[in-house]
Amino acid sequence: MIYTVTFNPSLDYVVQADQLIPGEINRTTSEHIYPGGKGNNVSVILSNLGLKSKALGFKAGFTGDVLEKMLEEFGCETDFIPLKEGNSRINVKINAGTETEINGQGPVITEEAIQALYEKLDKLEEGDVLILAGSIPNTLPEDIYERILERLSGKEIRFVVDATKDLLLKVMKYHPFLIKPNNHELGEMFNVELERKEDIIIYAKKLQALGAQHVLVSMAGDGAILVTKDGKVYETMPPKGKVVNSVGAGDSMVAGFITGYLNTKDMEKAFRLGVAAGSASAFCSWLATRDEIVALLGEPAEVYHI
Ligand SMILES: Nc1ncnc2c1ncn2[C@@H]1O[C@H](COP(=O)(O)OP(=O)(O)OP(=O)(O)O)[C@@H](O)[C@H]1O
Ligand SMILES: O=P(O)(O)OC[C@@]1(O)O[C@H](CO)[C@@H](O)[C@@H]1O
Repeated sequence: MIYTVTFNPSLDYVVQADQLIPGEINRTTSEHIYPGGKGNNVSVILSNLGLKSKALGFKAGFTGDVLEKMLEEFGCETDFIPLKEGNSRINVKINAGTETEINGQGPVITEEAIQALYEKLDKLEEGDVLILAGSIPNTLPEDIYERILERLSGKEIRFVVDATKDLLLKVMKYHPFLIKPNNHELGEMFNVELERKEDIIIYAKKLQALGAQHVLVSMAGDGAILVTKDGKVYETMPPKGKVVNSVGAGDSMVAGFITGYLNTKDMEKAFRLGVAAGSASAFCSWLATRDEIVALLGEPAEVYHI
């Protein structure tokens, strides 16, 4: 089974507007509400590509109920822990020529709720895939991902971690199967600016030296680079298209990669499906459908068993 964990899920309020002027009343041209949070987005794309997963995490208040219901309508199984106080956050995404995001703080996660999550995670078995993605509210310790991996490290579970800075650095010693920083996040971890592909490969390898198995570095419109455990490097530019809303492109890439890997066990195919899924989501108003992803593959869907 594939499990995703989102500590701080959201409802994403995605609006299009002709312009955004600070300090003025701005009017939208369209608006939509979607279930959000990085792990949840991964679950949605996995479902679109035909893989079952269970979305874990915390939900609170009426927004939590709505996001859970919406995820289920999108075909995702959920098993969220209800928090007694607060509301799951509403993150605002404004597409007005440029993309502006306002992400909420989210509810306080109690020690009791964390223990409840641990109990669910303790049931994972050999062969399962655990995808930890997204930020954690600042009321939680920065080593929470590390604690989870430490707890599960004796089992043959594939860990996928999409997080930033310390959250990510601290899990390297548990040999995550896949990590997916973007080039800015990779640079931040080492206090450098990374734009050149040669440098990105050098720093991806540094993360491998710290313990990561496969490192997938996304570079938005400049494509992606994969450095595999056995030292192979794949790089590609993304397919061409018009960006509508790139929120969730990285999560789609993770889901596409994992689907490609689990279906074919071929790293290059996993990489290609990851890039197609990321770009397909960037080119549509929310997360891409299977058909939108297949349209960018340039190969028959059967090659990827999707
Ligand atoms: N402007 C774009 N044009 C084409 N493809 C894109 C664009 N932006 C993103 N993508 C695709 O999605 C992948 C992931 O994008 P990106 O690097 O922005 O991830 P990210 O920073 O993790 O995004 P997010 O946190 O918003 O999900 C890219 O490698 C690329 O394949
Ligand atoms: O605040 P975080 O956890 O870093 O990011 C949350 C978020 O921006 O990430 C997803 C896109 O990747 C959105 O669905 C969601 O609103």
